Amino acid sequence: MRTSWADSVANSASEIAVSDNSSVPRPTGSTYVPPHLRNRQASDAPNLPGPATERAAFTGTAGGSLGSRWSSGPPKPEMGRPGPGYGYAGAVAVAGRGGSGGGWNNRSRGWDRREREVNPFDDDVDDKTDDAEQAFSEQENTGINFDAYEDIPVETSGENVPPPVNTFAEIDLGDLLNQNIRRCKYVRPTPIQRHAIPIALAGRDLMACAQTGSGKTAAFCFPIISGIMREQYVQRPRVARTVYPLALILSPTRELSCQIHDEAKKFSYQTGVKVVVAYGGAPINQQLRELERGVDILVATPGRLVDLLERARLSLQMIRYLALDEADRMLDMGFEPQIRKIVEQMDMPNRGVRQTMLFSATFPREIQRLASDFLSNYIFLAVGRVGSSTDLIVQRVEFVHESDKRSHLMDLLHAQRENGAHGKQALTLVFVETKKGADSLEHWLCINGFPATTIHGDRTQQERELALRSFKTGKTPILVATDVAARGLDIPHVAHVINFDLPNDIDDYVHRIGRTGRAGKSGLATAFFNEGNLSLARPLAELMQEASQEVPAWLTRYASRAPYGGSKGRRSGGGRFGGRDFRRESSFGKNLDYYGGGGNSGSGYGVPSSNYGGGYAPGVASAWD
Ligand SMILES: Nc1ncnc2c1ncn2[C@@H]1O[C@H](COP(=O)(O)OP(=O)(O)OP(=O)(O)O)[C@@H](O)[C@H]1O
Repeated sequence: MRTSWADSVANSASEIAVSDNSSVPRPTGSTYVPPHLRNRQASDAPNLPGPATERAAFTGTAGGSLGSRWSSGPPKPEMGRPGPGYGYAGAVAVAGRGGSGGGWNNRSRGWDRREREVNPFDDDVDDKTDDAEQAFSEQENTGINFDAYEDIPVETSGENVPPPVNTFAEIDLGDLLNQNIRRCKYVRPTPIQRHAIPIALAGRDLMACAQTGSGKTAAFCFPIISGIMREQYVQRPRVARTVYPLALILSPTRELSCQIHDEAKKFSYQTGVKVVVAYGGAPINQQLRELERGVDILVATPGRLVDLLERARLSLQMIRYLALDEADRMLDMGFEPQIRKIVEQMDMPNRGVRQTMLFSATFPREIQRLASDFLSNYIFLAVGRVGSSTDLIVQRVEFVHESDKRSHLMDLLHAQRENGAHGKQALTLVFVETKKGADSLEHWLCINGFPATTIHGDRTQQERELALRSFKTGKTPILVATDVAARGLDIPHVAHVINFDLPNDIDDYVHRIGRTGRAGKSGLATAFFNEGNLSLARPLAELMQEASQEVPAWLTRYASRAPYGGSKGRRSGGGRFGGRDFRRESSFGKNLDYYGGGGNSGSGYGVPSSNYGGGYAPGVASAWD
């Protein structure tokens, strides 16, 4: 029988209490002691072997037995790869610090981080644990429309794919993390979480694709936090003023990094796992001070990260987990050199040693190929078709000449106001192509009685943050944005996304409209289409059709005439979606032993496309960080 996390904690507590009539914790070999308990006893454990000598070799095989991940072994200069996360009976587990310092609880220098932590939750669940517990076990749904996700086809490929779970209770994430999951009111895992978390906990590399707003952030955060909570023996080098995080989460924009940081802090509240964010445009000294206080998980934008590395204030030598959110964006031409530098040319452990997880709602084939350089024996997971939009979003396309766009927008906004769909509870996000265009439209909206603000790359970080806050709170219920706000941002109450200017790439469209219709809620997206957008006609019509949207006859006509474009190799030249694991579609995979194919492949995905002619011609969008 599997020893549950709670049992382990209880066992360890009682063992501590009875051992030798003293408070010195001893290795039990079979119990896990969570960080907060370890700290309480830490100062009394002077003779425990140092972490380096205790560092056990990882012997588990992905998807393998549920037993110990670690077996005693000689000291290793580098850490082993995170292993299967199920069942920790038999894992070495000891309270306290090693003599020479080391793991996160050493860095806390005796103080309990929990005491300093600001509670990131509005209310505390402690008083309501029983109710929450009940809801948890009954898998009640407290806010997300899970039915909306039930029919989504799931595809996995790769060797020995761990099976999905149905509930959080089935996954041994640890009591403290589970409590935070309850505090977040996550009662059931979303489909991407059901599949991705067991894969990640099994220590496998992962390329995961799931629709916007479907809970990808938690899908990579939970296994990382849980893994770090378990890895108490990691000794980090002590080099003056250099910090050694265990996990790195990269994202393309400052605001998204901040959002992931906020989420990760909630998930890791009172676990002892320290999350820090570093991003450009904000004072570096403040971030350095924060890093010096200790960091387990670093969330960062690539530019600021490189800066920290070059100042030698940060080393990636101890990275065990690397997650790229919006991974296709991180690996397209704008970011790829920087990402390669960070991952391949600094001191980060090689693929196969670290665990790498890539997540996005879109994954063009060409980017998948690039991404495979960073992965080892990975599992490809697609929840919903790669690059599809959720049918929770009602999509409308209107033919609007360039010169009529403003008056058309005004009509829409007036109609919204008349319907009461304007204000705090119904925010409107308007995407434009250029920074100048954003400023000018914002000004025009304001003088016409529609309070608006703007976010784009020419604004200072302070202005950007202020704008986002003002939008979120409904003070200015219209936000005019460039693509800098297209990805990842999770803003409640965005009821309407308007593509005043359509993007050139259909994947960008998918991310933009994905700012509404999140977490099971419905949303509306309106696009202004004209002759300037012909290359988008076909992928747009296909996307809408696939999401069961009404495609206007005029768009179908344009689509049938238009050359195929607007996609970075996501779809085949011939029609229906071909987006899936690129290893299945190309000869690339056939000769490589890492591709095992099969897995627990679901559903009727489209036939693999053979005549890929979309071409990958990524433009570097100036609007990005
Ligand atoms: N299991 C869950 N139960 C309830 N709500 C959830 C659950 N998982 C995530 N959420 C909520 O769903 C919303 C969307 O999650 P998230 O931002 O992680 O989506 P995403 O898939 O990363 O989207 P995008 O592709 O736009 O980045 C968030 O508000 C999050 O708190």
